[in-house]
Amino acid sequence: MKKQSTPIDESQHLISIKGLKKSFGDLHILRGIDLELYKGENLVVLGRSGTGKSVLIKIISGLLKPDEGMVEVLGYEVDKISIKELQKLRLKIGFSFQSSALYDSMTVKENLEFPLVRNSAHLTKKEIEFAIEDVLEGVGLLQALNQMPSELSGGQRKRIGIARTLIMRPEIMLYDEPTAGLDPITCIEINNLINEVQEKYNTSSIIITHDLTCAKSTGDRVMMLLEGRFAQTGTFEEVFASEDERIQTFYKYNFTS
Ligand SMILES: Nc1ncnc2c1ncn2[C@@H]1O[C@H](COP(=O)(O)OP(=O)(O)OP(=O)(O)O)[C@@H](O)[C@H]1O
Repeated sequence: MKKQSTPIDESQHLISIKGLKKSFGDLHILRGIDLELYKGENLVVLGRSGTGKSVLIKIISGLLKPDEGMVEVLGYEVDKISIKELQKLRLKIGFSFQSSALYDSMTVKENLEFPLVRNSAHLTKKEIEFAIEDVLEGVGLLQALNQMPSELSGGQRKRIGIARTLIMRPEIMLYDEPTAGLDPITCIEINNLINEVQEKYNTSSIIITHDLTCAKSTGDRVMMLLEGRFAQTGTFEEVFASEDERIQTFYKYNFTS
């Protein structure tokens, strides 16, 4: 079970979703989803491949429009605001993608400089340098400052990707399959990093994954997405104490395949 480190404030909702539905033609992917992200928590959305986890993240970030329901992020209904407001809102959200999305032709330092120079033009060169070193230290990779992404391991690239997101000091972090394609030891390191980020940067996060070890070690709360709806919500232990056969099967195959 995850060690509780930061206080979670259930009176503050950073994301609030009610009755969300999304279909693509005859494919009814999300069939009525309710979700609250509380201040300070790591919320894991668990589900098999193709259950609509990425669709959910895209709707939260305004990349896809819901068919029905309300999706409020930091007080804004994402499908009702202008593009300009949406762009401003996205600056408060950090995205950690499956691929680390680094620019291969830039050094680590240049990769980290890029979002700052583009979005925080008022910063001095010294302030930018300080921010870069601070965030690299935060992800334990200060020594990679002048390296190229191609010189880094998959786990290190993932860390730099997270650092590039953190440098904008987001209020919300969205992690899309943070441990996909990593070896078991690197997975543990990334899970620990997600918890360190929660503590150090005071972020509230949604982590979407089908990796039970990741869910168990990072989630303050876990929501199990099954056939377009949340079948169970609670701590990892509470969710898997369920007698729902679909949840038991998911558990069994995760740890025995
Ligand atoms: N823009 C789109 N147009 C049509 N179908 C889509 C679109 N986006 C997603 N889908 C479909 O929605 C379903 C859910 O996709 P999604 O990527 O959200 O799954 P997931 O749970 O994130 O799976 P994985 O773990 O494999 O990434 C899939 O069947 C996918 O083909």
